[in-house]
Amino acid sequence: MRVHIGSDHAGFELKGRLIEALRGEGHEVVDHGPVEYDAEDDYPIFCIPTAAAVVDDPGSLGIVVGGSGNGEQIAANKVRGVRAALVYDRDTASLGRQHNDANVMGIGARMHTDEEAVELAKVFLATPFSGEERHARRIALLATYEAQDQR
Ligand SMILES: O=C(CO)[C@H](O)[C@H](O)COP(=O)(O)O
Repeated sequence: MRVHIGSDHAGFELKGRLIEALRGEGHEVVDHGPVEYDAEDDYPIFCIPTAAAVVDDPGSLGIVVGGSGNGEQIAANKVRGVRAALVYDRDTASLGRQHNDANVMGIGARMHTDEEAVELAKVFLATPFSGEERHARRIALLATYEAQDQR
């Protein structure tokens, strides 16, 4: 699977670890930056293009990494067509895919060991959307709102 990944400074080191681990699993990982550590950088600069790349690349998934993952998830969700889930344990990783068909996961590098974060990313990437009608119906309602909202 192709995986788009981006971070800010707080997620920079974990981003590198995720890229290495996921490439080792056979995923094609596209790094949307940052390319070097800058303690003053801003997560929207990297997380919005990461999320947009997922929308432009059907079938791919995305990972945005920060300190908590909150701002990174918020940034990703500003992109039309993105459903970004904040992943903080195995259940939120799997349910984000099964129930929400999340196409991006946010994760906080300050919340987990690297090993935990890699495991959560693997769960997210390996879990399919259930396709159940009630979940598809709710996602369609979100898409309808997103298409109509002019604010
Ligand atoms: O998690 C984040 C956003 O939700 C950021 O990574 C975090 O706010 C960065 O903090 P600082 O600039 O103090 O290193």
